[in-house]
Amino acid sequence: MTSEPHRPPEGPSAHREAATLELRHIRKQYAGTAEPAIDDLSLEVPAGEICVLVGPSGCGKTTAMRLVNRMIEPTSGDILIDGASIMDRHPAELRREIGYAIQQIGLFPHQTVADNIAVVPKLLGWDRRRVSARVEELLDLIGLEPAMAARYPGQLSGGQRQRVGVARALAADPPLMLMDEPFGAIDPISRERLQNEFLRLQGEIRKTIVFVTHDIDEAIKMGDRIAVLRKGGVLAQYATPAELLMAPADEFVEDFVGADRALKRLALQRVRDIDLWDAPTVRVGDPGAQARERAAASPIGHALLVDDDGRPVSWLSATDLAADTVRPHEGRLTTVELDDILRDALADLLQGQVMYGVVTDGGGRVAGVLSVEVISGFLTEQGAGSIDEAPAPADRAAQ
Ligand SMILES: Nc1ncnc2c1ncn2[C@@H]1O[C@H](COP(=O)(O)OP(=O)(O)OP(=O)(O)O)[C@@H](O)[C@H]1O
Repeated sequence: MTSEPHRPPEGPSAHREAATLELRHIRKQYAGTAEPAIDDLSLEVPAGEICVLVGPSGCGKTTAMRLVNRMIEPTSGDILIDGASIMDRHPAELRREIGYAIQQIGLFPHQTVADNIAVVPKLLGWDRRRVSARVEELLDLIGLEPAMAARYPGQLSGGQRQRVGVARALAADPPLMLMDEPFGAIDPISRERLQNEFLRLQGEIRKTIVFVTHDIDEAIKMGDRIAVLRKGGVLAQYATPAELLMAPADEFVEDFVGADRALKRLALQRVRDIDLWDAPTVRVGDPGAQARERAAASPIGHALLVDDDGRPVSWLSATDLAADTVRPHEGRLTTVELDDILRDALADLLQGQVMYGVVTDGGGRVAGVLSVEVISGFLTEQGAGSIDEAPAPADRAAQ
């Protein structure tokens, strides 16, 4: 071993495995209060997953999270990381191994971005070269120019500061991250971008993450699993976003999830997940009679003209197909992609004021037809369906 006990085999980051987290019968009663903030909470978070704690104000989300890095101590119960009790750990040492990102990120205003990111690696005694390589790596990971390293927090936008906060939490490559409303103070547009970026990042780093929010839409988007808490830290439901939307455990969860849960389900599915209609494709030069037959047999009543590569060109009505052979034609089409999430695809159809969208694959070739009718049938079916058919918490980075 060298003088640097933490040096990984290669590269500046440690690439540690994600940790499992388990809360066992946690109770927390603050001094001088009549009721416990958390009465008896048990929860397991599998390694590499994002567990979102969500619930109304005062239900104990922040308390639950702060118990994990021993910023506060439980009245009773135990918390285990990778099967080992955190009560046996020195709190300061434990905290260095747990990334922590909060709403008011608390960057040090008189330190540069680089120094802010480097706080924990320096505490861990990394040498200068390794620290600066890690800072560079993280800036790249969070999408900030290397030149930003020399700036001060006051010279950054809110969204950039938030990214630096996330980078700082990730600096020592912790196996577990705690994020308390990390995007809470950001305007809705930047917030959505940060959420997407973070999901993409998580696709690469696969940390175990406890994420607190009071926003159910954010919970559905970010969570592999969602823990819905009610007052006293009572776990009303612990489930995947799809399960939560399809089968809320009780009225409290149903109310919390919201009346538009059918629409929210659309955010969990991609166009490729549902049964598309066959596209009645025809090409220039095809016999007119055959093309008219195809159009008549399709529920759309039109044929779809495609080019030699199978890319969509135009819808053709019976009138357009009146000739002996299919003629070149130009028209307006609304296309969606197989990888689009259903919510966005529906928005495209509504915006295009069309009932049908041509679905294309990655190469722009026709893969089928998506109709508003199919989407609404899908929603009804799903509403009546069992949660066994719930989709896996698929990669949501593209949302
Ligand atoms: N230091 C404290 N001393 C006494 N009571 C506290 C303390 N911190 C939190 N509480 C109480 O514990 C309960 C849970 O608070 P907590 O902050 O964990 O809830 P929360 O779900 O994170 O709320 P919010 O969404 O408003 O942040 C509340 O009733 C709160 O008033």
